[in-house]
Amino acid sequence: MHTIKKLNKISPVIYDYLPKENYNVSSHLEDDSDAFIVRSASCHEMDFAENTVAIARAGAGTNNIPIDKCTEKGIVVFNTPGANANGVKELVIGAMISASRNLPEAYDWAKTLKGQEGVPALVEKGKGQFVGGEVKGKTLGVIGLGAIGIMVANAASAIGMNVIGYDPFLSVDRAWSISMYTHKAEKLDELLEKSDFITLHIPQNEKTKGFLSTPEFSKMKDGVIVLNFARGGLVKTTSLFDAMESGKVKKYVTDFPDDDMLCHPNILAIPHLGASTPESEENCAVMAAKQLRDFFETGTIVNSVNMPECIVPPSDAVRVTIIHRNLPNMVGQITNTVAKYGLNIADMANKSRGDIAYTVLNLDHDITDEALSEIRAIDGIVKVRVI
Ligand SMILES: NC(=O)C1=CN([C@@H]2O[C@H](COP(=O)(O)OP(=O)(O)OC[C@H]3O[C@@H](n4cnc5c(N)ncnc54)[C@H](O)[C@@H]3O)[C@@H](O)[C@H]2O)C=CC1
Ligand SMILES: O=C(O)CCC(=O)C(=O)O
Repeated sequence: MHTIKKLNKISPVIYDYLPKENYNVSSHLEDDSDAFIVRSASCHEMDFAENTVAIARAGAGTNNIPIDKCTEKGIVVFNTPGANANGVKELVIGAMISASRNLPEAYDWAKTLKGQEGVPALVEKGKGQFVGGEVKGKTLGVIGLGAIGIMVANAASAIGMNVIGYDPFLSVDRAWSISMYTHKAEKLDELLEKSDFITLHIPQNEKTKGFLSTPEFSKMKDGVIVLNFARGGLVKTTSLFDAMESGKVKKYVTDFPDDDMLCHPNILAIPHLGASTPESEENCAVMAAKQLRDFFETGTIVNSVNMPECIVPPSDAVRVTIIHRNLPNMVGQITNTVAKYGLNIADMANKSRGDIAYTVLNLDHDITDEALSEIRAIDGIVKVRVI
């Protein structure tokens, strides 16, 4: 029985993939669970137990997980790339049009007419104050052309916008899905200088914190609308407020408001709803649950943000999975130890990613605790598991 602690509310569809006979999945488990499934809850303060082998992030961003600490401890961190991208895309397009057409202000004003006589006439008389531009023919700058950025770029092209994309790390696979109408900016400045709307779709990490700050705002067009459905820390708040004060930024639309941003007349504060659709929640939950199940049952690793991809088919053999440092002669030491105990390796896989590597052995016979202890004692071995 594997224990999986839920750190957030997760779509119950996970139970279809993690059946009760083999998995105890609950939010009431202790912190020494074999794995965790999480959305936005912070794991940074957690001390992981020796038996914890995986964390599945049912979503894209992993800035709530201490990735380096997990790698050190041999904990595989998964995410669910693209599973909620459509949910975010739809909200970005909706919020962009909402901001351009002054819809939030208009809704609020319409409510003030409640109970007054002649509402239809009052509506016609007052509506002029909410006139807002169409997006067709305007330029949208998309920063980060990953799962979400590409969908936003393509949807914006489809409604007649000119789209400029910026992503120096764009993968070849992703590039195939970008509409031919998206102009690729070589330099961020080009996007900043030409865009009427700018939308952020990059991960938040040490390199991207404060990605938009005073130098970037100063290069933007006057009256630009900036959208942030990626993470709050990507935008330096003091620089943003200066840019709003000067009129450089007309509106800021954010899924990650902090206290200063609530009730600000030119900030559309959304309570992190980008992926809050039944469809996205279900897609993420299914993907996360499948990845955990495959990892527990076969040792397969796909969509990990800290470990190499390794797809190993199910097998009746005794399987030993080993996470270890990516150093010379690690595999040699492992196989010598196995041979010392008279065990034959029927099949094996070995993959690496940076400083870390993963070896999967299929053995013809059961492995003893003594042999496992000797493998664990090899310098550079991080985590050993028998399936
Ligand atoms: N508001 C919400 O509910 C949601 C927010 N997100 C946020 O959106 C982010 C992006 O999500 P996805 O598109 O699914 O991720 P993704 O990994 O598919 O795409 C991220 C893209 O950003 C690019 N990138 C990284 N650093 C960059 C830089 N310095 N300059 C330009 N491009 C850079 C990468 O090359 C990649 O193409 C997530 O990391 C997460 O923080 C994701 C899902 C839901
Ligand atoms: O689970 C959620 O609602 C958060 C989604 C998100 O921010 C992400 O996937 O990065």
